[in-house]
Amino acid sequence: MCNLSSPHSKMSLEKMKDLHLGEQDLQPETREVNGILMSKLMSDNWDKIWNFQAKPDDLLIATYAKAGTTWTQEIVDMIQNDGDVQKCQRANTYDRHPFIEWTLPPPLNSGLDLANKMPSPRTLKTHLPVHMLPPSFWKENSKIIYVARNAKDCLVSYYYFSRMNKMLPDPGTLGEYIEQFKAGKVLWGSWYDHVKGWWDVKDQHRILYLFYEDMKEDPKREIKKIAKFLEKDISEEVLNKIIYHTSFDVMKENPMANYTTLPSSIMDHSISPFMRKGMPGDWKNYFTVAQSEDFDEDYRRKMAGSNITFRTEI
Ligand SMILES: Nc1ncnc2c1ncn2[C@@H]1O[C@H](COP(=O)(O)O)[C@@H](OP(=O)(O)O)[C@H]1O
Ligand SMILES: O=[N+]([O-])c1ccc(OS(=O)(=O)O)cc1
Repeated sequence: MCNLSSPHSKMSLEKMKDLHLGEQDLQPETREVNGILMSKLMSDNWDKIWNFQAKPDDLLIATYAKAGTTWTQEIVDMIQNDGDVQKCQRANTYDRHPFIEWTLPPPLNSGLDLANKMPSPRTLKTHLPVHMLPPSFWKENSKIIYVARNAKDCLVSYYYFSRMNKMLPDPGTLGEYIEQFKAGKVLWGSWYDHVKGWWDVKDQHRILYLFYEDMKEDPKREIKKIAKFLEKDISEEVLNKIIYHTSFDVMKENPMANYTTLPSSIMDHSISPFMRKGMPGDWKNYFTVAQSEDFDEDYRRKMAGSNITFRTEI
């Protein structure tokens, strides 16, 4: 993991507090790139992101924000390390798996810096919609795991995350946020276009398309699917270890997976913990009946013509 050992080395994210940045420095100005809302820092860095050089042995974990990225990262890391928990504790989630488009003010490490420094084989993370993925991933035929989660749970999770993460725009009230989400005016754009866009290309590339609700319903089945996709044989014993180590309750207590090593000026877990509920159907505790009906009507319009189906509870 990166540290401050040399004056030229870039800093890891958890060192941000040492820069004495105030909240106003973190709360991002936003800007659209190809109609997709991004932080200004990401949009300024867009040419470099677009030209990122993927490699054939890269594995990319692609998701819409809050769809279960971190969970999938932990499962993948455990599979790749044959269930060795110690090895998976080597660094924070965000240093183990560079988040390619995530751009921070220098001297902090941006996702591209981390990715370019990382020896192969690399596992990378992105929230980019399919048409914005750097083309080298297609050219190099890198494997991609896409995870989708139902819109209402994604929305509630994203809302609480936007409240606690000072690097994301202030979401306002839940009612206001529902409108922003429906309009796709949140970072990384429209949930509807994201899940449909990746769904439409899944059979044309090496893409494993998974659902959060399936992972929750039967983690063993879904972990086996991931292992098969990664061409890894895992014993029943290792499989059970992975199920345990990547369960919500265990990950919630794992500082290398729960983002608690970041200063509270970045993520304030007292507002809402990163590992919040992990429960399909939790949206029912937040949407009013009227909000839900209105959301569903708009949803049907936006998803018409797609054969993708989601479960909003299990
Ligand atoms: N092991 C696990 N099992 C189930 N859900 C998990 C999980 N680890 C993280 N999550 C949930 O995944 C969401 C975060 O997604 P991401 O990693 O893409 O940002 C949060 O959802 P909630 O806010 O609904 O609890 C978080 O609690
Ligand atoms: O660690 N970060 O910089 C970070 C982590 C998560 C994140 O958002 S998320 O949608 O990927 O959870 C944004 C920034």
